[in-house]
Amino acid sequence: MEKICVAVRVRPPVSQEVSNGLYWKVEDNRISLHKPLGTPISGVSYAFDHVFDQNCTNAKVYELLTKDIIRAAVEGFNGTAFAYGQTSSGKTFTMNGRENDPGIIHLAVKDIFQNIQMAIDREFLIRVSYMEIYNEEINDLLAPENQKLQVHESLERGIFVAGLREEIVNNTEQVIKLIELGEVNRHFGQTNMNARSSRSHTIFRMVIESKGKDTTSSDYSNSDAVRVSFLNLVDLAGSERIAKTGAGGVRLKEGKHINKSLMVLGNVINKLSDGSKQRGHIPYRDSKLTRILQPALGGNAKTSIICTVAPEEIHIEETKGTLQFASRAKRITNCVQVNEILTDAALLKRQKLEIEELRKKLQGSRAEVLEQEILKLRNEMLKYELEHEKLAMELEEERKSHKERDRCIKEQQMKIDNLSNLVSCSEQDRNSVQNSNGHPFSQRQYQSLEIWEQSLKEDSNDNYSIFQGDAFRTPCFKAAPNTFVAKRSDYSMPLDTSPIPDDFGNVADEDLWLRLNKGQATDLDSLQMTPARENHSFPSIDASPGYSIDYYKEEIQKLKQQLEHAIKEKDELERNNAEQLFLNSQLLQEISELQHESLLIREIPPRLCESVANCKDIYKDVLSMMQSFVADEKSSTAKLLSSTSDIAVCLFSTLETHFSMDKDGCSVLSGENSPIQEQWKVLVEKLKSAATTLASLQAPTSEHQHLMVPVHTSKNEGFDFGGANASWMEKLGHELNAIKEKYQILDKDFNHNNKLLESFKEKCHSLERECSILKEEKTFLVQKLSKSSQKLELVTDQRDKLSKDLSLEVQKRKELEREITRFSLAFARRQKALMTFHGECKSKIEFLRTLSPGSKSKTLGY
Ligand SMILES: Nc1ncnc2c1ncn2[C@@H]1O[C@H](COP(=O)(O)OP(=O)(O)OP(=O)(O)O)[C@@H](O)[C@H]1O
Repeated sequence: MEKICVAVRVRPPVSQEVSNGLYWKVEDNRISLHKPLGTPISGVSYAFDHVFDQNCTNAKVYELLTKDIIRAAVEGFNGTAFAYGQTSSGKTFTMNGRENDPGIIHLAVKDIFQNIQMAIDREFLIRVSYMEIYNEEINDLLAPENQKLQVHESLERGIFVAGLREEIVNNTEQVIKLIELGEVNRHFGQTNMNARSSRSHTIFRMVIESKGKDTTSSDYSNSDAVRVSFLNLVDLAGSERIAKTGAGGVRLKEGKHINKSLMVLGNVINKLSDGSKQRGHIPYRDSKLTRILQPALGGNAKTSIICTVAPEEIHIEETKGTLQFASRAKRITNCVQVNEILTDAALLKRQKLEIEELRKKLQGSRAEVLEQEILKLRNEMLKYELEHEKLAMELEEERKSHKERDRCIKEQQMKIDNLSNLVSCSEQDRNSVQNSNGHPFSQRQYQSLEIWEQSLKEDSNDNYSIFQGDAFRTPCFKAAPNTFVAKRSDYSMPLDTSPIPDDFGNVADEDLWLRLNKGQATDLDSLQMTPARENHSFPSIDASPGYSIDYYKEEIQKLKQQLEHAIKEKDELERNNAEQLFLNSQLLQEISELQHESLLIREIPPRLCESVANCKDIYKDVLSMMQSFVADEKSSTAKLLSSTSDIAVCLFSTLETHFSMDKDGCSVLSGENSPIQEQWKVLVEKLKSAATTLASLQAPTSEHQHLMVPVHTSKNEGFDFGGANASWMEKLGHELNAIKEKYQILDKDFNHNNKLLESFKEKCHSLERECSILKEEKTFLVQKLSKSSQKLELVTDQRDKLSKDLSLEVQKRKELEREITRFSLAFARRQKALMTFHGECKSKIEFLRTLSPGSKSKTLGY
């Protein structure tokens, strides 16, 4: 199995856009989104096999991403490279390149012919085709008259496009000319995003057939086999937002088809990235593109995807979409095998050689033949004796290892039980963790995991070691069975004299062994694609998936790392939590203080209301008294008093409303220059002038000569009285002074309240700020919590998977045991047959020895 290789390429910016300063940063094989001051935005960072920045050349992309695929294609492996991305992100630039920077297709073609020249022991036949999928119809780009071609599938050819022209080519130049011809017929169009936008998906295909040159070789197993590989180089049309491309009419129709087929491609990738177990039906048939690319997506092909992205801020959403597509594609695995076809000629040749060998045996003198036969039989006998001893030893060892395995399986069973307990506990704890502190594992679970890992380690050192030097390994190990099979196949050659019983052949049979060995298993997809072909694993890749102890160790290591990471996160969360609690307690304290203050403040307005009412009463008394001094109602003094009265009424009503509003909690805070204060000042001034006027009017003449008007003195800020009827005047003066004092008190209260309200307001603001900070922190913490619970789920899933794998492993072991039993039976039978054969040989030799040379042929009856 082999993962798809996925790379991302960022093209240089093409427009001077209006930006907020967000930008994509490329570091090694990672691409991440950053804020203007360089802070990375969390959750928008992706890693791939390669990430190419805007300065990267096509040659470098080819070297790192496609060169291996091309080499493998020449060796007989299917290969596919395709470019995926938003419109105008640089797909065509990457695949086709430009004059001074040739693209992947040109570089690949050149490389193929260079590789062919180096493979001197093989001869090649190369065929080239070039097609496009335009509005969900397949057109031949090398023969424009071939339109609306159909996709078919047959046992012989696998999935193929019927009626597509294939040109046989011998060199790079021929291919380049064909590509140029195809480019002329390709659909391009102008959009707002790209002056030359590809309106179709194009597939440039090379079929590489090769055969060994040495046809006289006696190794008739492979020399005549023909290798056929398909290389697809695909330039997809770009996904586009109709609003951005400004597409209408034909372009709109094209855009819809493009988006639809890319959506199907995305669905296929999604399904494939789910992993083989959950994957279910893969909707390859939903579009022509996915149907044609089927072998490249989860099938028999080495595949690489280059995802191109635009760096501009306006394309951030599209770029994120492409990166998510790439991330999913990274999870896909393909099963790559070389495609070989055993031709009729090769089979014929094999049979001819066998007949030739038999004929040779019949030729020559009979005596010589007999001598040779005796020698051969002796050698074989010795060989069988040796083999016999070795097998007896192996059987003994096998019995021992069998016992050992029994023990291991029991232990494994116990561990699986432990694991299931662990997983169910983890599930419970996770629920409780989500309610409390975000801890992904309890201490107990962690310890269980440690114990489990430790015991697996011990297993790997002790128990599993018996498999390592053992010829009967589990199907995960390949080396020994191959040598074993090779040894067996020697014996099966001279069929007429073979001592091996028929039913033993079932056990040592190569096919059966291959079936037992996962690494050599034939892939069903490839059977459909290449009938009557022998499939061999790609040599550089270990095809056995992880049921070995190393696999479990690796998995445990990963789990442990995740666990440590989760614990770190949990610690951090706990720290944050403690800080939050501290902040919370502080806040609570401040809030209670503020509540106390606000209670006090709330008491002020009613008190003020009362004061205002008192003042109003006093004022009314004073005014009526003043008015009583004025004889003429039309005099200026009377007018002054009445206007004063108006202002006072107005002032008192304003004050009443103001304080009653305060009382209701909807106060509008007054400043130094509030209208109330202004009115108050005016009133005071008017009262003073009225008093002065009255004094000046009353003092010399009036009917109220006995009255002395209070005079404002700068000394004591009060009023002075003199003259007759002093006691009454004194009383009046006292009252006026009392009013003045009350006014001053009120004024002070008023100012004090204003200050209190101001500070209250400030505190409110700071509380609001703190609240919003707390809210942000809370959201951040909630996000973190949900992330770590997701991780926990992942870890639990992985553990489930592991336990499933373990149970699979146990099943496999059981199967292996059954095989061993069968083998032991077969071995016993074989031993018996060997003994018989041994006896026969001995008697034959004895018999031959007793014969005199003259009577040999007669006695033997030849
Ligand atoms: N790596 C690069 N270096 C320089 N120029 C580039 C690069 N990638 C793309 N461009 C330029 O950007 C423009 C758009 O590129 P291109 O046509 O390859 O995009 P596309 O993804 O194929 O678009 P569409 O899907 O619409 O066909 C072209 O002018 C191309 O020359």
